[in-house]
Amino acid sequence: MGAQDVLKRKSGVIVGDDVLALFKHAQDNGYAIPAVNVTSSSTVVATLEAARDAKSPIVLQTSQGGAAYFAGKGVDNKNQEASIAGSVAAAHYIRSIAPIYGVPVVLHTDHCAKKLLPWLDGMMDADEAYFKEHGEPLFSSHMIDLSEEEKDWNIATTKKYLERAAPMKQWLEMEIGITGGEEDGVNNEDVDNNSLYTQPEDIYDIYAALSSVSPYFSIAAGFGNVHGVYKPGNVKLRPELLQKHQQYVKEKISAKGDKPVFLVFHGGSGSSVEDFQQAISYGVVKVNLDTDMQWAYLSGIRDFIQSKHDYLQTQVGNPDGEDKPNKKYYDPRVWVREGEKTMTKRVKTGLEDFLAAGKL
Ligand SMILES: O=C(CO)COP(=O)(O)O
Ligand SMILES: O=C[C@H](O)COP(=O)(O)O
Ligand SMILES: [Zn+2]
Ligand SMILES: [Zn+2]
Repeated sequence: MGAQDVLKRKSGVIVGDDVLALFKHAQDNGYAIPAVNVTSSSTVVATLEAARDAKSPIVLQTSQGGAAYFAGKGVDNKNQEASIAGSVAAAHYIRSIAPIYGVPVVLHTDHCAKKLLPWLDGMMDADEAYFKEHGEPLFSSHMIDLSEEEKDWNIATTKKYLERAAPMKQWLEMEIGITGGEEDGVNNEDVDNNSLYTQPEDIYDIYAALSSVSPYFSIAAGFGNVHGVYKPGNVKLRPELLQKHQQYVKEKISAKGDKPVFLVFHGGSGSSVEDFQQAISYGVVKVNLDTDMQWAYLSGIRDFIQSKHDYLQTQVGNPDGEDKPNKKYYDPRVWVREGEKTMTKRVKTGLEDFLAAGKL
């Protein structure tokens, strides 16, 4: 049975029980869905094209900074107004365009540390307004990331947000254990190594608190994950910890299945296929990919600009003749498209690595 067989809405942005059914389908069928950070209509369509061609579901997410970029870098963001407007604009754009790609799309937002909570509040205001009109939230899901705060406060505050999301059947991803590297402009490059590895007891405490509110949640548990791409050997992932988390929760709640928790893998760029697939076998249903996508998007544009150098120096005149116009080389639909093509290719690799290709 393919993913679309378990969904009420087969393509476009999915919400509520469909999101739960999709992640369950991924867990039961041993694959994870790539979550790609998008910052523009161009990166949205590059990602959707890959999902369509590979016949896979996909997660599109905006970070707080990505959302502000969607609104325009020239807009003031003191009170998160650009991030709120940008993510809401991205959501409406993605909702409009996704159905013509024929794949189910989870519309998500990334991280959100304590100091950025006004961003999440603003988006949830938009969700509730949309819910009043359409009976569903604007976004399929959000992430809240209080992993740098004290554990009890993280869990209690996350629970409050889940209580707000639950009447809309909206999904909430949370983080415990810190992801290294950088996110939301916060530098976690020198955090204590132990905080990169979450303990099973923490996972159970989260499970117990959140499952009393709603089943629509997932946990980004640290197992050495780091944002960004580094010299080989500098990042040591321990996906086997995820199996320990699942076993611990299973025993505590006497669950029938081996994977009672939906897990999320952050910092996917630069990781090995072995680590991905091991993590997926322990119940990871979503893998975040950003840095490798930025690199892929640049590659196509860089190669085009370099190989067409002599066609890009003047509006008129190139190696084919001094009166030849260069419009068909400098039109952004030509050179930006080259970045989309290389990004699409990288998303397809992710879909294959995470065993999501062909799962519709
Ligand atoms: O985790 C991520 C976004 O939340 C992405 O991490 P990478 O940039 O390492 O792929
Ligand atoms: O958190 C990780 C993502 O890569 C988002 O990054 P960003 O804050 O630079 O947009
Ligand atoms: Zn984090
Ligand atoms: Zn992340």
